Amino acid sequence: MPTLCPVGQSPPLFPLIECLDLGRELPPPSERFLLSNINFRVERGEVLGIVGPSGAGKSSLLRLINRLDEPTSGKVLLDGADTRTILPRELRRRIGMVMQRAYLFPGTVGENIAFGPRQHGESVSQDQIEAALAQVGLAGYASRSPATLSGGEGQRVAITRALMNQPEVLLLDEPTSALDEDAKRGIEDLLASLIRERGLTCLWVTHDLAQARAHADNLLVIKAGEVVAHGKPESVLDL
Ligand SMILES: Nc1ncnc2c1ncn2[C@@H]1O[C@H](COP(=O)(O)OP(=O)(O)OP(=O)(O)O)[C@@H](O)[C@H]1O
Repeated sequence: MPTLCPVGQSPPLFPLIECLDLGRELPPPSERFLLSNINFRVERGEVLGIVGPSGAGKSSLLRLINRLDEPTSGKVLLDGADTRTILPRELRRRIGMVMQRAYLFPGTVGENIAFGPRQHGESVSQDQIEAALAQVGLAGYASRSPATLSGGEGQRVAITRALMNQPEVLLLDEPTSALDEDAKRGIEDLLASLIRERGLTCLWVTHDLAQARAHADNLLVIKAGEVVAHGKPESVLDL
């Protein structure tokens, strides 16, 4: 989807995410390149699907983008700024992440959801928590323990928790791959409606090419740590 610009406003100067010659080499004795020469950009409101064989480096790429790992070459720009110049806590607020499985903290579902904003000194009312849960089909779940949730419910909480910070970018690392078919469809539909309603910018790693084709504006194909194709799903997948 192209970046939309309201009439009378200048278009943004920078892509929201840009990777420039990004790479990561493991330290000795391995010295193996997990990723090398990665170059791509993601515009506001774009969903970039990241696909490729197991072990290609897809998760490693997401980890470099939000600085869970550090690059050994190149850089990641967030709205034109090198992410190394952004305080980690600020970066976590601006870039949300949902993993394969929901890693929820002990406590209640409500406390998990309020965690991000409270970290930044913002108060979150019970009504806000209830409203956020209702939007993902979990009305009445605020006082539940995460241990009592199904896999699909846990992912709904993880998605809500990530979105409570109103991140500029959402990283999705195979968010449906640990779920059964029904739960998978539910989470995929939820993500699709959140993307549509909120215009989210996403980098969505998936093994599932049908999922990639259905939800991504563009695809990045990674093999053995390198980008081998980048473009519209129909052109990339029909190669
Ligand atoms: N910290 C690390 N130390 C050693 N090897 C690592 C490290 N992190 C990742 N790897 C290796 O790098 C390669 C890429 O891993 P990564 O998880 O990024 O792949 P992937 O494309 O996401 O795979 P999958 O689709 O199976 O999740 C793998 O061979 C993995 O074992």
